Amino acid sequence: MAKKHILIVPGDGIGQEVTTVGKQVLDRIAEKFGHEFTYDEALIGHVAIEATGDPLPEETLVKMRASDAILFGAVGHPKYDNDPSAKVRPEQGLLKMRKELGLYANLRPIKLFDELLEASSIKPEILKGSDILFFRELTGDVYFGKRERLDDGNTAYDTMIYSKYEVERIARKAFEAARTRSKKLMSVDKANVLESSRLWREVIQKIAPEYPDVEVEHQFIDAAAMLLIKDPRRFDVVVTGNLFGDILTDEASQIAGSMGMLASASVGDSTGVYEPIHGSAHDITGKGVANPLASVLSAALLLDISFGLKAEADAIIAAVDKVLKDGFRTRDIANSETPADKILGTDAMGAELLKHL
Ligand SMILES: NC(=O)C1=CN([C@@H]2O[C@H](COP(=O)(O)OP(=O)(O)OC[C@H]3O[C@@H](n4cnc5c(N)ncnc54)[C@H](O)[C@@H]3O)[C@@H](O)[C@H]2O)C=CC1
Ligand SMILES: CC(C)CC(=O)C(=O)O
Ligand SMILES: [Mg+2]
Repeated sequence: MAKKHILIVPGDGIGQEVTTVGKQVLDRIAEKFGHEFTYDEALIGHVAIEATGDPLPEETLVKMRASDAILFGAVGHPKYDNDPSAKVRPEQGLLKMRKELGLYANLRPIKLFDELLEASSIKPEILKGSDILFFRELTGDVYFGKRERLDDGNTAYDTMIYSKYEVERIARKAFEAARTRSKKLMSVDKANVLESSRLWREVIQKIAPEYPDVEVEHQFIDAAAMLLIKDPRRFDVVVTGNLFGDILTDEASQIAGSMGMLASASVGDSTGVYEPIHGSAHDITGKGVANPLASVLSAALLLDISFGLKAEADAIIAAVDKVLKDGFRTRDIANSETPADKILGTDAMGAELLKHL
């Protein structure tokens, strides 16, 4: 029996809607497997700015540090997206959380459920059998480098910056993972142009001999973006920087069928944060149509990685598989042949899942 304290941080937009389902699933797992999970909730992003003026209030950080794991939703609000001059922004809360908790490794599994082969815009024969694990570096790069406006606001710069130790620690995680999979690692950079990428490649080349059983391939980000759609099965474990990983994994969501299907684990020095790769999705917020499966699959990663509860995580994945096999879809993964009575909203999809847990 595991006794654990989980912090739910829904954030903004559909973050609120999908973490409700993620928590229901954790509750059901605790009941079914005899664990004791206690919960607390905390503010981040736009809702935190509204309540306190700060996108990551100190109270939230304290609760984060005191928890065994965190189920996170998303941040973001159109008010800031359309106002480039806003100084305080929801996304600052997310970046600060990652830095403060030392969450330098963001694991993004691209898991394609067989039933969703037709949900992708990529041909099924190209897709079938795709299974990728991205290691996106999460606390460095251009998101954390110096940025500034110059010339009375007419010029701006952001700094893409990496130190060797930052590359080495994420690379080692990726090499270790490659050892447990097909022993292939692709490192993605832009070393033909960027000095920070040349440092990235140098570090990968330096530590590669320590993993002689792992075959390393280097790709430039532009070619990798193309190959991902042309031949997704060529990819297995991928390690890349913060910006390239952010972009490539949104692209990779089309392999899994939708942004609403991709979970992630942000881990490193302290409490792990488990979060969908998607954002707060203003276009569907409040409509009750968001796909909750990315949050549900994030809950599965939480159980597996932070609590070592593999059977429980597998039970969640099996339940997702079952509802998809039964033909149920949220709007984002439905197609023109999906019967209307099989297209479910967020809560109904959650209820259907719970029947199999
Ligand atoms: N981790 C985070 O908190 C992230 C926050 N953001 C923020 O989110 C806001 C919206 O950004 P966007 O560029 O629109 O990215 P987004 O990921 O929120 O949405 C992109 C598209 O995918 C769809 N989508 C996303 N999640 C879905 C789900 N669960 N079910 C069904 N459809 C889903 C949306 O409807 C939209 O059409 C912005 O303020 C942005 O800064 C963006 C990405 C990550
Ligand atoms: C808002 C960004 C900083 C976050 C993002 O797009 C992501 O983590 O995928
Ligand atoms: Mg992103």
